[in-house]
Amino acid sequence: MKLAHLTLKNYRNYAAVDTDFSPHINILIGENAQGKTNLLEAVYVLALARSHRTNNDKELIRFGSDFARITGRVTRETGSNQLELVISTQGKKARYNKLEQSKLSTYVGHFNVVLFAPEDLAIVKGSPANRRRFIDMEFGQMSVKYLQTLSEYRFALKQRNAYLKQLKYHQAKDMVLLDVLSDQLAAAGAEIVARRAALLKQMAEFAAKIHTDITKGREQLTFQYQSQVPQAAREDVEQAYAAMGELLQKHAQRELEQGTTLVGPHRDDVAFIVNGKNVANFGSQGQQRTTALAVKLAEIDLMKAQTGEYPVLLLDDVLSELDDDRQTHLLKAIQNKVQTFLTTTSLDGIAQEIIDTPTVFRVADGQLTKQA
Ligand SMILES: Nc1ncnc2c1ncn2[C@@H]1O[C@H](COP(=O)(O)OP(=O)(O)OP(=O)(O)O)[C@@H](O)[C@H]1O
Repeated sequence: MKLAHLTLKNYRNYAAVDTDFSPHINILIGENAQGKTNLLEAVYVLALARSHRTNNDKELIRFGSDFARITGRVTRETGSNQLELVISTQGKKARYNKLEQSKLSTYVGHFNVVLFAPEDLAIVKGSPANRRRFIDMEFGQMSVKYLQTLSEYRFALKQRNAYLKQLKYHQAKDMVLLDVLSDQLAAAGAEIVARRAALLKQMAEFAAKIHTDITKGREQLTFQYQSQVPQAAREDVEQAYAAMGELLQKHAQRELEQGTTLVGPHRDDVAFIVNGKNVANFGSQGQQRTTALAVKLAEIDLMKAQTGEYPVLLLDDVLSELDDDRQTHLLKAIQNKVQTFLTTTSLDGIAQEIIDTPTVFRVADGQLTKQA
């Protein structure tokens, strides 16, 4: 899958962009604060209909404008499609081949990207919420069903929490309604757990291989999916549903006392284990970086396995942070098959193999210029 063409209108510090891209490596070079990350972000937003940097879409609109528009032509083996996202003060509109999509879940997934930015270290080092967000963003791109179930789950959770609060403060008494809400939570929750278990297992296999390669066999990476649903019940939706039901019963009293839902995949986590130890707690900075890189590269393989096509890779200012070995590995992984966009302030310290063939764009003050 490739982004062949991009048009921007009033996106962040870009008044207008209209450009073709190379199907191989595109380097965006420029001083600080010129718009390199903004451009990668625009590509990410085109794919996922949300930014990785902010939850407030209005920030994406150029200062002084009332809307921002991103339009892209994406080529796949099956042909070429147009995606368009318009963000205004009223909200956002997503169009796929000019047809407006009433739900974002039918828009997301037509264009797959993997972004690797310095803040991705948080996937390894940060809180469980960071990892859940990462999992949901990535798996959501691969499956509309996952996204839909996630939104059902969130809705059920919100309703159930509100009702538990009413019960706690004696504003409600009807336990039958709680049972109905619990059942909805268990049904959606079981599907999420089963999907996460299956995809994490597959991703772990890819990541383990990549990690062994990068560390030349010195380190082994495994994933540990941490869910309240017992391991044996995770991969089968029916069993996970039964397990969710049992867990809800077991925690019923505490949930009523606390007025909140204590059971379910909104409390899941995944631990990355290197040579038997959780790398978040015991890994060196270098081991944490290698793990983050292996996880991100595994995502590329997982997307290919799930969707049949390689995603587009967005590397935001990460290359210069990688030593030669890790750069070489990255190169090997993307060579000729994955369209890549990378930002940098300088070509110094970037492996010669990357600089030899790329298409270079200079970014200065919200202007994108292709170098001859
Ligand atoms: N909504 C907006 N409208 C206009 N300009 C904006 C908007 N949001 C951000 N900017 C500007 O974009 C610039 C930052 O661009 P960006 O984050 O892409 O920098 P960069 O080139 O990646 O720099 P660095 O190398 O420091 O990461 C800042 O000057 C900021 O003021």
